[in-house]
Parts: sequence; structure tokens; C-alpha cells
Amino acid sequence: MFPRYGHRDVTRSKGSFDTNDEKHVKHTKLSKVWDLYEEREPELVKIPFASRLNLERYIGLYESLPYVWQMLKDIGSIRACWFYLGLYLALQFVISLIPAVQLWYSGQLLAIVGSAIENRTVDKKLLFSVAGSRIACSIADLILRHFSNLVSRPLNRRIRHYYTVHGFGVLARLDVPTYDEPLIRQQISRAFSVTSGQSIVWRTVVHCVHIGSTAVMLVSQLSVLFRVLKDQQDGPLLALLSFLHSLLARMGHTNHLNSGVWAATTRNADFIKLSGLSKAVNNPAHRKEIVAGNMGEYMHSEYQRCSTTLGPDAEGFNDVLTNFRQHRFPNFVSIILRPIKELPQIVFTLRAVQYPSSIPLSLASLNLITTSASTFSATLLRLYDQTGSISNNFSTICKMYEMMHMENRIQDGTLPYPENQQELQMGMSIEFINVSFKYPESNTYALKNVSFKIHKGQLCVILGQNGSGKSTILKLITRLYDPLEGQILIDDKDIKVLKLADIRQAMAVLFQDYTHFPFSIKENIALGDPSHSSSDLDRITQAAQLGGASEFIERLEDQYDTYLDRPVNDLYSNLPEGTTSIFGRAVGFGRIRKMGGMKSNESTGLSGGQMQRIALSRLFMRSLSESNVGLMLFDEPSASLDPSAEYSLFERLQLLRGQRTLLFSSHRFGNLTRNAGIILYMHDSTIVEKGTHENLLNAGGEYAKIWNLQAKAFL
Ligand SMILES: Nc1ncnc2c1ncn2[C@@H]1O[C@H](COP(=O)(O)OP(=O)(O)OP(=O)(O)O)[C@@H](O)[C@H]1O
Repeated sequence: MFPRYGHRDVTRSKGSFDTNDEKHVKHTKLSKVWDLYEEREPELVKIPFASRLNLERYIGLYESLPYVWQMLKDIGSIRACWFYLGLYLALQFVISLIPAVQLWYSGQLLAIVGSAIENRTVDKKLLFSVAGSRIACSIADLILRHFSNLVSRPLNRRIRHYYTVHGFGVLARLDVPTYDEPLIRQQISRAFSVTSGQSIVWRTVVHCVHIGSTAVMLVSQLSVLFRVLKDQQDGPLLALLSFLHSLLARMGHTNHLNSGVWAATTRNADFIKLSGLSKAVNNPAHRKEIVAGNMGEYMHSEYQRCSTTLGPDAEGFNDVLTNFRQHRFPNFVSIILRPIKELPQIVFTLRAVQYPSSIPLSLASLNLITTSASTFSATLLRLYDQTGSISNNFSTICKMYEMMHMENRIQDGTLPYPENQQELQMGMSIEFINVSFKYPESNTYALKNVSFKIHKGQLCVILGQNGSGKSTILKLITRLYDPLEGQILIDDKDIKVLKLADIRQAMAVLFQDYTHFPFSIKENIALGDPSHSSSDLDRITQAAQLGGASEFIERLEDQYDTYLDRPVNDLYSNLPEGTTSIFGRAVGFGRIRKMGGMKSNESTGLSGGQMQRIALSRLFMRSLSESNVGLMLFDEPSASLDPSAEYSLFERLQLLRGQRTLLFSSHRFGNLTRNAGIILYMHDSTIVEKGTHENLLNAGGEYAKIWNLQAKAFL
């Protein structure tokens, strides 16, 4: 049966361990900077030599098999791969038989030597044909490998394309708490990453095929060797001794980093600072502040200081690990194995002393045995190494399939919303009943015992200081997170029973930390309502007018097709502008840029307010369909807007909203609060005052105090 993915919590299943539990966690200090923690499986701790025998690796391999089988079935379902896959497998099979055929011809040469010793004549015709066949084998090997390489490229591309689309699907559907988990993001990028053009799936396929062909190689070589040597004096004894070494050689090696659960960390303040400085100077987003703030020199001296303190220890984890492994002294088993390697020669010499007449033939067979033993040994080591890396590949494949079916942290509801689409035009009601909430990994309450009700069609304004919990309320209404305690009702129904896609479709939100996507302005606005395509330019311009963005967009060179930040950068040769070429000419790309229609600046310099107007247009895009949206949420919508833009936004909203419920989070007191049906005044994660503007003024609390202060300022 296929494993229970989807129900398994990828991050919590084993993987979370207590770093103080010394029995089950091995701690290694790799360098001044890096600490490595490896989990010892409790079951394996009880088995002697479990780590030496790499049991964990084999158990992991076994557990991954259903996923690998699924992967093979998926690859089998890509019709475009069939031809190439068949050809690739056939070529690999033939290639893996070649060493055995070569060995067979070596045996033939040995027989020729044998008969030459016995009869004192050589069958030249046979000798030439055998030697010719051996050479033909080598050439055939070269040609077949070339074809196999050729075939593997289109196959790799097709498989990569299939899984890249799947990987994108996984990333696109993750919710906020799941995506916020750094471990999950790391696993996704590992599972779907493409290194040197090869996806993990392709690397696994190649590994599997290599393991199969290595096995074919070993079996075919062994059977040929057995047939060749069975009549040779000392042959079986010498073969046994030669192969013994290659069979045992791997026992001395242990893979230091187990394939199970491990984590590496650094607490070295200098290294952390060094990495931060390095990131800061390489990220274009910081350039303006580095230059304007005159930070360059300070950063350089800090970098130098940290770098000097750390010395050669300022290395990434992988380099440190490699270094650590290389410095370990060869272990006892590998020292014992050395003499075994010399045994065949010693045995041969002793036998030669005993039976001098057998020397020439024994010499030839010793040569044959030692050569084939060394190829055999190399093949066997390769097989061993392949099973090592295949166990890592398999576990990544396992994670990849688990992630494809991983459930989001926020569970979906089952009840469609709204029951009647027309009702949405009358707005939505929202009720919080004793809601408390902490962000994942945070110990402090972002909301504490919050209760309020916003009626259908009401205008609600949430006020409060920075960090008082205003945005958190909006995030809970959109179900980006679920409350820790308490209940949220939408139209008197628990938000958790309603279908997530439906409630999100019924709301339009503008977050305080809205972002712009690396698409054209047209697509950025169209995304507000994914159900309407970006080709509906009339709708998009209408939304841009409502958002107050149409005027400046139309002034841009590419208008609605302008990219805010181009996702694909133009590439230039290695000569930076401002330097000189080898002939002393100043390097300039102007002419080339002009011909290629390239721009010297790849991001469009829009102001913060203009960016916000595009975000508002995106929100209006959704609200254009009258019956679609019942609630509009604005988190500090006028933060970057000038007063006139703010005023006209409010006017447009009043016109557009009809009966819809409106919810604003804001710092400003004024037009908005005076018109609000309900004001929630927050302080330190709780609602301290609630009511209309008049109610709160009459109550003479904090709201009244700040209102009066503001009023005085304008007198
Ligand atoms: N992603 C997060 N992870 C952990 N804590 C968070 C996160 N987002 C907000 N908080 C914390 O939750 C509390 C409430 O934050 P929230 O963003 O709701 O405040 P706010 O009233 O909207 O503030 P502002 O007026 O500055 O936007 C703050 O103490 C904040 O530090």
C-alpha cells in the first residue's frame, strides 16, 4: 500500500529532537563555528554496530521504496519519455555487458598463452581475431556511451519539465503558517531544485539505472571469470584472495553524516555578522541605504574584523564537514585490510617456488585475476557509493512526494459560502468571541481575549498603537492563521466550517505589507481577481482608475505592460561599464542596448505612493464584480498616500462599497473614524474601547484624549 503521506507531519515526524538528550543525539563540534547534531534512532541505539553497518541507511532505503515506485510510475506516465527511456535503458544494458565480454576475450588470450606453453606454437589467426575483438569492444563502449549521453539529455529535460510544474504547484498552494516553517521551505527547495540542469528525480533515475547496470556488470563479469579460471591451477585461490580485499574494503569506511535526522547550527556571533555583511553588500535592495548612509567603510572594517577573528574557520558548513572528514585518522579495520591486498602476490611466489613449471601460466592468470579484481573492486565500491547517495536521493524523493500531498496547517472547511450569492451584496457580518492568538514560535499574545461584532454593511475602524494587534485581526479574518482560543463567526457561522476558497473569494484585502509581483502592471492588477484573465484590459483600466493609478501608468513608456521589476535580467559580458577594454577604449554598452531594445535600469522607479495605488487597484479589481465581494479589508491603506489621494480614495470607496462591510486598520483619526459604525480601540493586544465616534468621545477615554490632541494641533 502507498504510504500515508498527507497525514504525516513532515517536520514533526522524528526530525524534532531535544539537543540535551545526549543518548539519542550526538553532538560534534566541527569547527569554531559549526555544531552538528545527529539524531540516533532509539531503535538503532540498541543494535550493536548499527551505525557501522549503516543500518539506518538501508531502513531508510526500504521505507522510501513506495515513493520511488510512485516516481517510476509517474515517469512512465509521461508519454514523451517512452522512446528515450527505452533507448536509454537498452544502451545502458549493453554497456554493462561490455566488461564481461572484454574479460571473456582476456580469458581467450590466456588460453592462447596456455596452448603456446604446451605446444610451443601460437595460432596467429586466433590471436589476431581475439585481440581485434577486444579493441572493438573498447570502441563500441565509447560509441555506446556517447549515444547514451545524447539520449539522456532530452529524457532529463522532459522529466525536469514534468516535476518543475509539480514543484511550482506545491509552492503556490502552501498557506502562511506552513510556508513560514523554514524547514519546509528548505526541503521544498532541495526536492525541486535543479543542479547543473539535473533535477533530483533525474539524478535518482540515473542512480537506479547505474545500480542496475553495475549489478549486471558484476554478475556477468563473475560468471565469465568463473568459466575462465575454473580449470586454472591456483586460479580459484588467487581469485578468492584478490576479491576478499575488495569485498572487505568498504567495511572500514563509515559515512560520517547519517542519512537520517541531523541539523547543523552556528552560534558564533562573528560568523553570523560576517554572513549578514556579505548578504547586505550583495543585495541590490540595500544599495541605496549603504551609499546614502555612508555605511560602506564601516561595513568593510567590520567584515575585516570578523574575518580576522575567525581566520580559516570562516567557512560554510559543507566545507567544514568535508575538512572534518578528511582529517580523521584511518580506522582499525582499514589498517588490518592492507596486508590482505598483498596476499595474492605472496601466495603466487610461494606456489612458484613449489611448482616452478607452472610459472608462466600462473603469471598470466595472476595478471588476469588482479586486473579483473581491481575492476571488480572499483565496480563494487561504485555500487556501494551509489547505494549511499541513492539513499539520500530516495529520502529526498520521499519528501518530495510527501510535500506534493502535504496538508496545509490551516484545515479547509466543507460548507460553501455564501449560500446565496446575492446576499453578499448586503455585506458580511464578523464576530470575534474571546479570541486569543500567538504567532507560531512566539511566546507572547498578539491578541488576548478579543470580542466584538461587526454587522453586515457596517464600516469598522480599528485604531491603536504600533504592535497593538490590528493587522493580526485582519489576518485571522482572512484565515491566514487560526486563533489559539475562542471563535470567529462569519454570518453567524464558525469560520472554520466554511470553505477557505469561498471565504477568501468573498473578501478583498489590502495588507499593510502588500507586495508587487515580478509581472507587468497589467498582470499585477489582474491578479486581484484571478478568475478574470489579464487580457480584460477594460476591467483592468477601470480598477486602475478606482485605485488612482491610471494617470501615472499611462505616462509610463510601456504603460500597462511595464514591469515593476523584471524577473529575467539582461546578460552582459564581463567588462563592466566605466572600465577600459584591452585596446584602451572605454567600455560602453549603449549601442548594443539600443539595438537590442534593452534598458539600462531594469526596475521601474515608482514612488511608494504609486506602488500603493497599484496595490489598491488590485483590490478594486476584485470588487468590480458586484456580487463577488461582501467584505473589504484595508490595513493602513493611506500609509503612503498624500492627503488628497486619501480623501479621494475614501470618496470612491463610499461610492463603490454599496452595502458591503468595510474594515480599516489605521493610525489616523478623522474622516474615517467619524463615519465609522464601530471603532475598536486597541492597546497591548486587547480592545480597550469600542463604539461610535460620539460614544467614544463621550466616554472620555484614550480615543477622546488623542482626538482632542489632534484637534488642538489643527486649531
Ligand atoms: N509574523 C509574526 N510573527 C511573530 N510575531 C508577530 C508577527 N507579526 C506580528 N507579530 C507580533 O504581534 C503583535 C501584533 O502585531 P500587529 O502586526 O497585529 O500589530 P499592529 O497593531 O497592526 O501594528 P502596526 O500599527 O505597527 O501595523 C506585535 O507584538 C508583533 O510584534
